[in-house]
Amino acid sequence: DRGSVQNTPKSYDVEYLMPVSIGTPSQQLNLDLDTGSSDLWVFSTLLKESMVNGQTLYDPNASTTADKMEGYTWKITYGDQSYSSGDVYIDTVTIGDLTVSTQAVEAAKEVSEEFTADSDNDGLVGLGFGIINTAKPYKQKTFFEKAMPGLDSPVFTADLKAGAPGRYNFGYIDDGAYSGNITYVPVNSTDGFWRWVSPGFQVGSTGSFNSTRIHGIADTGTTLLLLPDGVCEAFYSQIASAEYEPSQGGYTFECDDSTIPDFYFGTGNGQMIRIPGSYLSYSKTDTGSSRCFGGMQSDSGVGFTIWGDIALKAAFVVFDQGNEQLGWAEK
Ligand SMILES: N[C@H]1[C@H](O)[C@@H](Sc2ccccc2)[C@@H]2OC[C@H]1O2
Repeated sequence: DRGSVQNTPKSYDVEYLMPVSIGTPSQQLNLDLDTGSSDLWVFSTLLKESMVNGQTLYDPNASTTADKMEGYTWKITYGDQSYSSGDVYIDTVTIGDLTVSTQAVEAAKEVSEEFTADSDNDGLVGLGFGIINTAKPYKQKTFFEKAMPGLDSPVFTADLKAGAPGRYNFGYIDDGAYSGNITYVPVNSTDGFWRWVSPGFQVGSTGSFNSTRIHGIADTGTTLLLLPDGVCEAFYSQIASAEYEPSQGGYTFECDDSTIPDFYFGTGNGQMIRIPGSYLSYSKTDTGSSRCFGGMQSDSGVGFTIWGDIALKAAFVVFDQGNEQLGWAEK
């Protein structure tokens, strides 16, 4: 079996949403595929009105295939301190013509203000590893783990684009979606993340390669690229107007600074992925400001490197759960 669904970026590529059908008759919600967590949760009719702001609500009572898991609850807190919690139902879920008939659908009864404010986002599909699913008394499998046994190949792929729709594919690799070869690197799933080691980085096409191992996770749900301080300093030292501005919470530079270099990260076997300098200018710091917030920021607040959308949209990425490895290719 296999599936394929379009993903669509919100403004500034802050997040990527995909249509998901839940229940019978089907209820279509726009969800954020998040390889940095492992709960499939949705805005639901169980929420207080004050927590809803335009989102589409899953109504388990309107689904003839929904079964409430009595006594089960879930509660998740994300890296950015946003959170959500609620009850657990089993229902049918279809993403890109791929159906899981008995998926744990976590219906929200409470969401933090960041989710309420994000009116286009109806919830998350966590495609990390099920070991970190938050359902109690027993954790639940991710959508991919439920689908995997029936797939042609135990992989899903992420093809995120800058300011344009891309695709998530399940169960196969579209050889037309990338150029050159796919370099595979081992994944350590102990903490439930797609954690891998980059052999190093290079700033600019004429820069030297810095062989320094960077331990981090591939996270489709994180917008920016969060790297060790030393790597950030090496990058921003090449931008004439760059400064670290604590008041803005990170590195900024003049939006019209023409010296923003490309950033390359190693994936193994001598392969590097090139992130164009244009991807590394995120947004104006304030309306009317001449300064822009960098797409690369320090990972010191998080404790480990996060290869978020700014890095992922420069590549075709294979999340190979069957072999616990990540595949990277240029495109
Ligand atoms: N894996 C990521 C996750 O998807 C988001 S949750 C989220 C919060 C508000 C709006 C949209 C999504 C959060 O930021 C980084 C890390 O935690």
